Order: sequence, then structure tokens, then C-alpha cells
Amino acid sequence: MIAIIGAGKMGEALLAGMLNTGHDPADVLVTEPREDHALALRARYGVEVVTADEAASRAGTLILALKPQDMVALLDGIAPALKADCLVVSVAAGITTAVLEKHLAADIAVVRAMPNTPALVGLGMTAIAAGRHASEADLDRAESLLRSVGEVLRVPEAHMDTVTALSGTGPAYFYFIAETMIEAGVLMGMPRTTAEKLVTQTITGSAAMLRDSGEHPVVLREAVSSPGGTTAAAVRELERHGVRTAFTDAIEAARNRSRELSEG
Ligand SMILES: NC(=O)C1=CN([C@@H]2O[C@H](COP(=O)(O)OP(=O)(O)OC[C@H]3O[C@@H](n4cnc5c(N)ncnc54)[C@H](O)[C@@H]3O)[C@@H](O)[C@H]2O)C=CC1
Ligand SMILES: O=C(O)[C@@H]1CCC=N1
Repeated sequence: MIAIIGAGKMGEALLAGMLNTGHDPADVLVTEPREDHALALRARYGVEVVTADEAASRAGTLILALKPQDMVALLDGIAPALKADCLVVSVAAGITTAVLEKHLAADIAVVRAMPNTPALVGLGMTAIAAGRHASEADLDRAESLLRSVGEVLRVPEAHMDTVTALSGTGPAYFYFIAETMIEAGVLMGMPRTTAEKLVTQTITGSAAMLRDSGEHPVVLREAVSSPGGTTAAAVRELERHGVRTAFTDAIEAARNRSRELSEG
């Protein structure tokens, strides 16, 4: 039995992704304190909604998808109910395996995971790192569960805050760029629906080329840049406005915030 505690944006994306790829709703429990949302989840996915204690006592695999700030109180609450052989997978930004082990049980198997919301459409990117008592078999179990919603990479836990800044937070950077490009089209008088179509397909096609061509992004960008042309003019403006530095600083700020979240 798999239980998900906290079915907000990320927990629901994992739930929907898992069910879309063949998991049986009868094998999934959900804990969600917002009553109306809990009812909607039951109606939408056919899963059983239970208390956190019940989820902990019945789950073979427990996925924790509540906010980092709510995590310690939840861990302390469920610790006595948890099965000794339960695998605990936390997707919370910044919460280390040491914190999970300290508040659950010293010898519990925990895996720290960082997914992203494209899990909802089966194109998620998740990185995982093992706690002190998670065996290779536990990592395999976490990986096969998360592979149902996209790709999975194993990383040393020391990289998890950077993972959070790159792939966990990453979809927001692309939505920010998409939003900005659409508004620029509208500013220049284009109908919004036309701008949305042009931008969405451009981002989708560019992402597919990046994934499938094996080329470095600089090479792909050079192929768009005709001598004396429009792309070179646009890129000069991006550099003049420090967009490269702004992105680097933004990613570093996300990494630093992830580190802070483990401090409570
Ligand atoms: N949103 C994203 O793109 C990603 C989020 N995460 C992580 O996922 C976790 C959840 O983030 P979001 O889904 O964005 O937040 P959210 O606020 O949408 O979801 C949190 C959910 O937890 C529920 N909750 C609160 N207290 C609870 C409790 N005591 N027991 C059970 N459920 C409780 C809330 O009602 C809510 O539905 C965070 O730890 C975040 O770091 C990780 C990767 C990506
Ligand atoms: O914004 C956040 O804190 C979460 C973690 C990664 C993406 N969203």
C-alpha cells in the first residue's frame, strides 16, 4: 500500500501521474486536511482518504508531500504508528534525511526525493538520495515508483539543494519566460491566442530539440543566429540587461532557500 501525506500541487501531481500510469487506486491512500479538497480527490481519483496516523500504520511506502515548515510536527505525530519496514519518501525541499530519521526512528529507511510538477504529464524529473538505512533495494523501490511519472536520477544528498533549484523549481523559470514572451507579443498588437500558440509550440519544439539532438544549447542557439540578423540583435539586449546573471543569481537564491528550509 502506498500512502501520500499532503495532496497539494506536488502530492496531487504524483498521485495523478501514478494513477495515469497504471497504479490501482485501491492501493493508494491519501491524507489531506482540507476537507473540500479531500472530497474532490476521492471523487476524482477513487482513492481512500484517511488520517495521517492511519496512512502511517497501513503504508508499505509513505510519500511525504507537505510543506517543509509542517514536516517536523507531522513526523513527530506519525512516528509511533509507522510500520518498522515502511519506506519513507519525502519530496519536501530542504528537509534532510537526517531530520527525517531523527523525528521518525533512528533505523527507518528514508529516501529524499525532489520531483517536479511535469510529473503530472509523465515528464517529471526526480532526483533521489538515500538516508543512512535505505538499502539499494529501497532506492530501487523509490525509483520504480517515481519512474512512473518521469525520469529518475540518483545523486549524492549534498547535491539535493541544487537539484531543488534547477529541476524542482525549474518549470517556473520556463513559465516565467513563456509569460514574458506572450505579453511581448500582446504589447506589439498580436491577439493573445496567437501569441500563446506561437510561444507554446516554440518552447515545446526547442525543448524536444535540446533533449533529442544531443547538442549543447549554445550550438542550437548559434543555428538560430543568422549573421546580422534578428537573433543576434535580441541576444545582445538579453546580455545588456544581465539576464544571464539574473538567472544564475535566481538559481543560487533558490538553492540557498532550500538550505534554509532544513533549519526550520
Ligand atoms: N510544487 C512543486 O513544484 C514542488 C513541491 N515540492 C515539495 O512538495 C511539498 C508540497 O508543496 P506544494 O504541493 O507546492 O504545496 P501545497 O501547499 O500545494 O501542498 C501542501 C499540502 O499539504 C497539506 N497539508 C498541510 N498540513 C498537512 C498535514 N499535517 N498532514 C497532511 N497534509 C497536510 C495541505 O493541505 C496541502 O494540500 C513541499 O515540501 C515542496 O517543497 C517538491 C518539488 C516540486
Ligand atoms: O517553491 C518551492 O519551495 C517548491 C520546491 C521546488 C519547487 N517548488
